[in-house]
Amino acid sequence: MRPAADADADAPANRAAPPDQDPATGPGTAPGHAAADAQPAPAASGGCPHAAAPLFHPAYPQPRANRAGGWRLFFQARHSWLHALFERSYRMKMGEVRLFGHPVYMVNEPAWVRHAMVDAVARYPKHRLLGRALEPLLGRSIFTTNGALWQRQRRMMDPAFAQARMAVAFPRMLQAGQAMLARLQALPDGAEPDMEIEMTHVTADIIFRTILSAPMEGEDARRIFAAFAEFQALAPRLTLPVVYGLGWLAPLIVPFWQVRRSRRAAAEIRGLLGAIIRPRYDARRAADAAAAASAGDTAARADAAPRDILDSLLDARDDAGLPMDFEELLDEVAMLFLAGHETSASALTWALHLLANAPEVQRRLADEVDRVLGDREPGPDDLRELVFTRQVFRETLRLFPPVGFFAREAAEDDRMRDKAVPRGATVTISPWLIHRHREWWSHPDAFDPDRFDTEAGRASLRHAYLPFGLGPRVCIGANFALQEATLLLAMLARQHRVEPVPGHVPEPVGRLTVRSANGVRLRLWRRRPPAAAASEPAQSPAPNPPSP
Ligand code: HEM
Repeated sequence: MRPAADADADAPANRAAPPDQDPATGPGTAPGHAAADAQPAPAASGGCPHAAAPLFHPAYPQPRANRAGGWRLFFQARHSWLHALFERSYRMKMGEVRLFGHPVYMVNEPAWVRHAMVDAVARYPKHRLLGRALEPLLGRSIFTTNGALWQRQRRMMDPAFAQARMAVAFPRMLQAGQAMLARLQALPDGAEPDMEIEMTHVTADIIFRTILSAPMEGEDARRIFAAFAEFQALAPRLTLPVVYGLGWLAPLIVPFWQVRRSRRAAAEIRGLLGAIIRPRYDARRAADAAAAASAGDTAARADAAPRDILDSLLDARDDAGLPMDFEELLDEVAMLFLAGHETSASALTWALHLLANAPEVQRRLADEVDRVLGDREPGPDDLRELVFTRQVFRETLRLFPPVGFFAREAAEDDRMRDKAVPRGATVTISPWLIHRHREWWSHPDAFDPDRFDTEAGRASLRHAYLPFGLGPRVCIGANFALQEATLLLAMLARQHRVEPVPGHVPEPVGRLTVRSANGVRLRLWRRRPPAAAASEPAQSPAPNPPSP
């Protein structure tokens, strides 16, 4: 269940906690936020060679001392599910609350996480309400379906993300990275752009180029982006009833005019994407029909290797030899657009925030990039050499896992730990909490990419780290995301240095992914003269898309 490119990046949460973990490191005391100031690494960090340097502790919402009551919790979670967490959430092994009478469980203990996501996965399908909330945009795509339909979809989509396909994706990622550098180079030295917007733009551009072989430019792309931002802004409210497991809450949370706006945005995205993929769908099916008529076998169609992900999806056949119909294809393309850029944009933005506030880590990353790349453009083989860069990203995914919680629904009665879990209960598993759990991790709130060099850090990585999920539903794009992030971080570090903007402290909020309520503005300095920068000036930089 691991992405092959980075075998231990999504190591299963399958072991009991090592007994020698640090005692709890309490969250900080800044009003409204956990500690944002640098603190020394705890002595028990397992002999980390760089432990002498002070570690950065990024701010995050101060957990409440006690759990709020149903309605209060509900209003907090409406703003951000991160803001509804309380102190014990970071220490407990399993929590149980009744929200308006409905049982909701929060599973934090690795062995039971594995139970729900791997060993007894059929007992914990994805929550029905998640599918319902996202259906206007994603239809019945792989992200939300269960059972035989999901199995069919997964079998048909896996080949598009196989290792060999990553080599095809690489040059497109590089082009999008060059276009990003061209946009950044156009800014004056010392500018303070919102990197959330920049990272959203470049990751959406990568998805466009790798799925559709087209850059994220032009009027259609701009409209897709704007409609997506609208859908995204309303999505947390649409998906909140999932946390509560109660469909009847939806009308209380989302007024009908917001539902309408969100449906309109979803319809616009699907209309625009549909118009882009329709000609290729029709052409391929016509070619299939011609091949079948001449050879009597569609599989015998002599065709070039797929040039992009859409080609792979058009090639895909289920066990009965049937291809996706147009609606199915559109569902999956819309889903890949959402899952494929929103998550990566979130992670890359937080990586830059962490680097800006940990100058020594940033210097070491830049040194590694200079040593490996020199003045060359990166190639696919270079990524393997960028070991520290990958560790920085891995640690970013620990502190800021873009998908902060998973929602499942008990399909039958079960027991977990000492609790009876009745059929129909909501079961949530939160990488955010597990990655910052006081018992599973040493100095859990600190940014410490070197932690993975220690025995304790590696043990925690193996049993309490799941940014890409776990088991059969593990992220299909994990390799894609790791390749993309390593490449973009290297390209950025080669050209630029980032610094925090004084007085600006990003405020993490739990929405569709973990984002910042007030953006992530960073001061950007050039490390090289502009002439040595991007080598893809042929395409004029597109205007920045709106922030999601
Ligand atoms: C840093 C980036 C990413 C992170 C952290 C991430 C995280 C995740 C997680 C946690 C899941 C499982 C959710 C659950 O079990 O409820 C998931 C599923 C999925 N992800 Fe990603 N993802 C990332 C990037 C991508 C990319 C780039 C793509 C595609 C281009 C992608 C496509 C998918 C798909 C299709 C699924 C559903 C798989 C299934 O249910 O069989 N993701 N992702």
